Amino acid sequence: MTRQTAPLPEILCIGSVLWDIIGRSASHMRQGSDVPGRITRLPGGVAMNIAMTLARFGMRPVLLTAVGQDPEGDELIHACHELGMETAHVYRSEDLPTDRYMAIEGANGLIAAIADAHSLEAAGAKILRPLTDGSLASEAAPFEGPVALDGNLTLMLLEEIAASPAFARADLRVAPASPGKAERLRPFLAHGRALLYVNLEEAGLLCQREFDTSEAAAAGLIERGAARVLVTNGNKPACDGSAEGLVTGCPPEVLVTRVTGAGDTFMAAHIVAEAEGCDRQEALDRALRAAARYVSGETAF
Ligand SMILES: Nc1ncnc2c1ncn2[C@@H]1O[C@H](COP(=O)(O)OP(=O)(O)OP(=O)(O)O)[C@@H](O)[C@H]1O
Ligand SMILES: O=c1[nH]cc([C@@H]2O[C@H](CO)[C@@H](O)[C@H]2O)c(=O)[nH]1
Repeated sequence: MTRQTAPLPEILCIGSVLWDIIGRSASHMRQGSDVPGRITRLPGGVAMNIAMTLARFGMRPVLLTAVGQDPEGDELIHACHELGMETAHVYRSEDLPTDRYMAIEGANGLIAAIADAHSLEAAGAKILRPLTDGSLASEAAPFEGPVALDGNLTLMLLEEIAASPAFARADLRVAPASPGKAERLRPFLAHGRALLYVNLEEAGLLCQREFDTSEAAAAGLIERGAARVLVTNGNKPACDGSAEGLVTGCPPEVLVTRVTGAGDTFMAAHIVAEAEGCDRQEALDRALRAAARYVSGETAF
């Protein structure tokens, strides 16, 4: 007898999909250091990192991004496909190179990083064509499922998305790409429907003030017009804020072995928990546990 399996729930992941080039050294580093170490290349970009975690947690991420038709682009598309992502709707540019991110990490943490997402920025609204040309959705039948959107897109395109009928029925969940790009998410404050995932620092940048707790940050963002926000704060309590009130949860205590990626893991686990029908408190607690397990070095949901 063949067993019928339910199709995996689909989620659009919109934003950066690029190659991360990471140089790591066991030495303490400072400006001008020239030290022995390892240099690796792996798929990265915020949208890709979220998609990878969503795929691990049992969803089917559909990527909307720009990738070059260069050999680096072919290899990246192949890697994404192998990781369980739908790549058929990716905009493959003939003339733009595949984007790259480069970071240097020493024993004393991240020394510096440069995100070259120029091709994504130059491609602009072309990456969104499948939402209007009928391949994923159309003007008459806009996309109605979940969307994870990253803040690597230009402010102009993010403003367009916030106002676009193509996203009017979507369950829009937005994450900043880096603290440096946090302010690009401002169009989603007045948006009325989007859910923002931010850490305490990013919440402060969006509200142009400092917050001491995730509760204060969530309340501040709601006051500024956000419909719903999830504010994390490392090992301290995180908060889910909306007009209905604030829900707080505390991450379990763990021994930290890695931190980069904690926010993406939190967001993906939270989306999956809500897709499975968890209420606000349960979804927050599950996401906090998943992200804490991630920073401890374990990865299971
Ligand atoms: N030291 C820690 N102990 C336990 N859980 C942690 C710790 N650091 C992070 N986490 C988990 O990860 C979640 C997100 O962490 P954080 O607020 O640092 O996000 P972030 O700054 O966006 O992360 P990153 O940018 O490093 O991916 C926390 O809410 C928590 O569940
Ligand atoms: O501006 C950006 N900075 C960093 C990232 C990505 O985040 C990860 C590091 O925090 C890494 O995968 C990088 O590509 C990005 O997409 N845009």
